[in-house]
Amino acid sequence: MSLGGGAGIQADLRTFAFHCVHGTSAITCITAQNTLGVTRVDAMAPDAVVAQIQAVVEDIGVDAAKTGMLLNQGIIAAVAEQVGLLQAKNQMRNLVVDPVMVSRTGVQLIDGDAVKTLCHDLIPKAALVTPNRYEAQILTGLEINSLDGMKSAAEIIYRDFNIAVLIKGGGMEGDLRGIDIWFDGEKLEILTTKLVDTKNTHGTGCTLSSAIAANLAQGENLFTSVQKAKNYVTTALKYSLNIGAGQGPVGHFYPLLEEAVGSGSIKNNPQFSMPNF
Ligand SMILES: Nc1ncnc2c1ncn2[C@@H]1O[C@H](COP(=O)(O)OP(=O)(O)O)[C@@H](O)[C@H]1O
Ligand SMILES: Cc1ncc(COP(=O)(O)O)c(N)n1
Repeated sequence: MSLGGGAGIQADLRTFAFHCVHGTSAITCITAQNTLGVTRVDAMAPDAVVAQIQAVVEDIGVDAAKTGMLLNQGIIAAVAEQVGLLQAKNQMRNLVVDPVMVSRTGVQLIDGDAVKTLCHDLIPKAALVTPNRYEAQILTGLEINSLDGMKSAAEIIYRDFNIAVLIKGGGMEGDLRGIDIWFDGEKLEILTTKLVDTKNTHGTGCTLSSAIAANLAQGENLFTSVQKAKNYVTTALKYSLNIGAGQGPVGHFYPLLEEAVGSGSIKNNPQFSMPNF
């Protein structure tokens, strides 16, 4: 959970709402965070995380799920155990693991033991894993500086975990920034997009993985879910918010912003990027 509102569960819930699915959450930690970075993290006890998952599953049910910042080995192990138990009862389908391990600036957020548990216990239970450049480097041991490097990483991750993988290129340089690689053991696809030239990219990874989960919940297949989610995050980036002194968040509800500005009910505020106005 991120209290600046741009990433984590707050971005996830906005994304779910935009896609007209009912989002629920299990909070693993509270970050003191803004557009400049994270200044403090307070972890939940693993059994408190498990209780949240059980409360949702036992009453409401889950059509698709995503994980984000799981923070430490105890929480990752507890979540992985729950996922295993629920999958055995067919109560947890369509799991997307966004393996939040490294910030966009390359700073590692979780320790080595936590990475091991994530790899060993959780990622293999997912339908899809969505590492960014630096997370893909940790998962493969490769240094990724090129399209070929991204492709090799996707193939290694598929081989090691036997699940589909999407390597996100927001952290790549030059022409590769914003290009993602999909591999599911059969099809290797380069998902291109027109680079959105903005510094306001806070929450792109969270937004992408929750949009994929939302599409899966609505019955789309995995690859179509990824394609649609990629289009969504690209447009949300075009309407990102220039707030705070660092990287502002993406504009999750861009059609509402367009409508409100178009109808004159709000002024075209310079804090909104408004590509069509
Ligand atoms: N400036 C950009 N222009 C277009 N797409 C971008 C840009 N920055 C990030 N993306 C896209 O946002 C999604 C999230 O990727 P990324 O930012 O690498 O993840 P993370 O937030 O986990 O580091 C990917 O689809 C990536 O290609
Ligand atoms: C609580 C939390 N979870 C995840 C992220 C990653 O954010 P991004 O989507 O920008 O990679 C974050 N900054 N904070």
